[in-house]
Amino acid sequence: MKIVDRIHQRQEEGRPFFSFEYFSPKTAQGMINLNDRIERMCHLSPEFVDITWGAGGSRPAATLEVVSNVQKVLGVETCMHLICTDNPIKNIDKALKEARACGNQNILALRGDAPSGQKSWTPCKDGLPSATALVRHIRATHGDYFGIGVAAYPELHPESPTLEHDLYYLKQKIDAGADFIVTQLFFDVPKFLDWVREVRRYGVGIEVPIVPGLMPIQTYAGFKKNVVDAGLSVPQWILDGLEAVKEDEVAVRQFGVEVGVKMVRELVESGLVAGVHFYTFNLEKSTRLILEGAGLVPFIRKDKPWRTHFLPHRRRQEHQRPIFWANRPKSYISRTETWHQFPSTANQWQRSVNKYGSLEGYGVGIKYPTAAEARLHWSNNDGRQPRRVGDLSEVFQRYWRGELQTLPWCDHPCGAGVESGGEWESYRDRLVELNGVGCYLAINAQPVVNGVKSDDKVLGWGPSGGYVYQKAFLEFFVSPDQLPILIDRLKTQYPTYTYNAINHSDDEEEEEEEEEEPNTVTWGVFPNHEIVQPTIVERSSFLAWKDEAFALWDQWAQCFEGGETESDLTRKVLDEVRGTWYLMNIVNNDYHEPTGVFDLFEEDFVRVKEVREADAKVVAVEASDVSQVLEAKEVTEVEEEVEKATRRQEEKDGSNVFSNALAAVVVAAAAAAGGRGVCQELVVVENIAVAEANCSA
Ligand SMILES: Cc1cc2nc3c(=O)[nH]c(=O)nc-3n(C[C@H](O)[C@H](O)[C@H](O)COP(=O)(O)OP(=O)(O)OC[C@H]3O[C@@H](n4cnc5c(N)ncnc54)[C@H](O)[C@@H]3O)c2cc1C
Repeated sequence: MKIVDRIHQRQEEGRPFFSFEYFSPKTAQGMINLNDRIERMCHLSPEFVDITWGAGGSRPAATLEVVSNVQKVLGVETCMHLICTDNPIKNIDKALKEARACGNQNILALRGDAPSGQKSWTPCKDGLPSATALVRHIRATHGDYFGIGVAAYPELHPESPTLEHDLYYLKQKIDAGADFIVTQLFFDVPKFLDWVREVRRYGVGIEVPIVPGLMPIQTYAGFKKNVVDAGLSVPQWILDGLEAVKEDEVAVRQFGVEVGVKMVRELVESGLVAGVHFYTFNLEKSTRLILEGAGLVPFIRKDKPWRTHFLPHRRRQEHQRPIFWANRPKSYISRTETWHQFPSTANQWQRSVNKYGSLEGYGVGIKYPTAAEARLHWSNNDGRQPRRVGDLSEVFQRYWRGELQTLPWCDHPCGAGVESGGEWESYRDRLVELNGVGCYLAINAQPVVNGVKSDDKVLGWGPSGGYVYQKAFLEFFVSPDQLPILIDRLKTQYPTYTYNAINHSDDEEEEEEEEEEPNTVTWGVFPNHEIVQPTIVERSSFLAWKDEAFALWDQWAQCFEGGETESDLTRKVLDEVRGTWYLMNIVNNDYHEPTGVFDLFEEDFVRVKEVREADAKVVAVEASDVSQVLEAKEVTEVEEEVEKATRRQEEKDGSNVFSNALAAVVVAAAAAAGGRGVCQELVVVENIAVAEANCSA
């Protein structure tokens, strides 16, 4: 949709709009961070998002990538900046074509600054001479398809000798076909409002919407460079306020928020503008606080439990999605990009399954662009790479605890896409516990919801006045030893649960009665509407998802180059899970049960607790006795100490937890260190007999 139409809509509703500008990142990691940030900020419901075009033609691909992600995956309207500097017409045409292909319908047409190293601006070979020429070119080549914005300068463009000169060329841009104006940043609101009145009075008048650009003050140095040194007018109260707190970064930001809130209020109350545009400088907090402070963040109803995507247009007819990609929406959109019809019946789903896009490309892409970044991210608390299943449990626990932003199967922080705060908090603890058992690794979960009002700010979605529901769902990898135990439990004790389980080589553990129909796991009942069923568990889609889910283990393993022992160990454990574990999903169809699916694992939780208590006993033994062993200078002395410690332990509680196996490891450690062993770490696993000793000789 064109931005100008959106602005008019908001004006008719009497609701001020707001929008955000981001600059395109230079590195792949920067891209990931920015996309995450934009996604978070899009929950505030901006009217549109601008992406700058790097001067000097640098990394136009980055601009297009952000545009594509925001437009296609987040479903938020974008405005792509396009400049003439160092940008021959053929590149401009290519960029317009690509922007159009990813659904973008708005361009901010700019001349750009002089190429670096040059004092004055000159067009490049086969390029365009001004923003006006660019607007004309876009209209000539794409007709009315694009909404076009242009820049304006409330305190004059630095090259303009007079206001008259500036307004003359601004009017030319509008006459060439631009339909809205975005202004350079400013801090003097009365001066800005005078300028708006001048623009409206100019010639036969410039009627298009004017969008004021605001820059939240983040740091004193940044303010000085971008505002004071640039010669912009700043009211004295802002200069005084900043001077008083300039040594204190936090106080500067707080003051910046106060300034922003006051400016937004004055602008909105003036009635001369319909909303505000934030130069976010890719930062999040201040913009959010200003919007909240000014009372501009609206409660936007969600259309579906998942984010609706507007483009391509046929996606508007998408009413149902399998839950499996809930944490990898980008992959789902990419793998269904060519679908002309979105299924909503069992038959349609079964037919569509063959059409899931191949796993090439994003389908199996893990989020981290380089192996080193992936390794750094998916590590244990102390930065160690996983070398055994217990380490993997720790990585997964870190994710569900909220300490890791992603997992290969989850593009977002846990609970982020769900927008359901409280609901998630209670679920999160149980998920951490589940991943701590050692034979389950969870990748997707949905708590139970039994009839919450569709107007609920956290859980609600769909039309007003209805009720929404969801069944508890859990998806995880499970070890081959544990699977039969779990299935036995499901069959004998949990009649309301349904499940699917399959391993890498397609050996399925099927339910007695195979499900044909998709199982609806979220639904809503609304006045004057049919029941809406937007999220399903569906077997044929599960089979398509399963290939992706197992391939992601491969992708993770590929981050570890061969040759190094440490890397080999990590690859080995990742390969082992991929090759032998099962991918399983479970739905508890009784949506009245507040515990969701976790009753099924209660026995496991109890067992883990018992083991931990026994471990704690062993640890107590270590604390009191092992230290004496480690003090020993000679191997014989070590042996004596071990024996003494064992006897003391037996006398104390009759146990032999200070077992021979453990003693042997301690002795070996001391011996390896030439009789003066320093045991740095002694970890007792699963109660007895397995111990690791790190020795330094
Ligand atoms: C909202 C906004 C977003 C921006 N985003 C980017 C970005 O993404 N990337 C980037 O590199 N830069 C960006 N810029 C900076 C912008 O490119 C520079 O300010 C540039 O110097 C002017 O661009 P313009 O589109 O306003 O140019 P123009 O409208 O072409 O005007 C430039 C100057 O030339 C004068 N002029 C125009 N036509 C003529 C003519 N025929 N004869 C004589 N004088 C003329 C104008 O009065 C003005 O002084 C942005 C600026 C703003 C305000």
